[in-house]
Amino acid sequence: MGAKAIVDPKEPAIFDIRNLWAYYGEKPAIREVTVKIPEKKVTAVMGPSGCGKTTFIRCLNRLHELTPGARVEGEIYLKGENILDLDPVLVRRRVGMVFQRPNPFPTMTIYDNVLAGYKLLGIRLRREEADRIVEEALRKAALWEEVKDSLHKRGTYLSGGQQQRLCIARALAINPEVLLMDEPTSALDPKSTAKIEELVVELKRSVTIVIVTHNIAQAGRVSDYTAFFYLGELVEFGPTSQVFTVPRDPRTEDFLKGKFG
Ligand SMILES: Nc1ncnc2c1ncn2[C@@H]1O[C@H](COP(=O)(O)OP(=O)(O)OP(=O)(O)O)[C@@H](O)[C@H]1O
Repeated sequence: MGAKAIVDPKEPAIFDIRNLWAYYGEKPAIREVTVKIPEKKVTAVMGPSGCGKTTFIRCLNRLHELTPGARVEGEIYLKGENILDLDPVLVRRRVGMVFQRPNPFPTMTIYDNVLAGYKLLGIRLRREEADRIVEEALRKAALWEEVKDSLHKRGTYLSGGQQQRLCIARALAINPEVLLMDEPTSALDPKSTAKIEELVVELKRSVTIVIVTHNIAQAGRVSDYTAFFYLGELVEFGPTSQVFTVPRDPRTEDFLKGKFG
């Protein structure tokens, strides 16, 4: 194993990850990852298919361990607290997630979808407070103007791109510190993709974003930092401008040139 090209961010780190290993049964999918993720920045997670991108971000909100036979070793400090020692439900409240395919709850209205996190946590809200949270979250997700007159229609009545923004609103409604996004535009058309990309850049004022993407151009457009994985190892981490123009690891360079397909 050669020296890894890991550059510490100059900004304060929200996650300080040390010697992280993630397994499916006996097979490691993430190997000895040590990295700091900067706060209120967008970090893109890239690498060839099957290199562990999804597994890595699922470790950051304790979803990985929900897969039967899966386990995690190492330390993942979120603002100084090792999340592996915390209640997973509280971790997921602080670290929200948006998935590849928009997955609003099909039987719920737009309004109730936004508040679903509170329902799951058993938190009851007064009507005015609920209204305020719904409006704020939909505004943050750049969806308010499009849905303010149809809040009591089902979430599935929206277009794919709108449904994905609804899922972002649902994740933001509980005020997470970090938003994990797993290829959030892979199921969307170019116009909806552009909207989500704009939103990602806007959101980093208030939340740290870690986004898995296959799309090199997208990572270039939205991210401040890039983490490049190869066969479960983090082989390079640094400012996107540097990783894209002068990659330090030949495997990153090959990937950026399209050699891995
Ligand atoms: N539920 C599972 N059980 C067993 N192995 C798994 C499981 N999920 C993923 N893996 C394996 O772990 C490795 C990493 O997978 P992961 O999905 O994290 O990669 P990825 O980089 O996100 O891939 P892709 O770009 O194709 O989505 C792969 O070898 C994959 O086959």
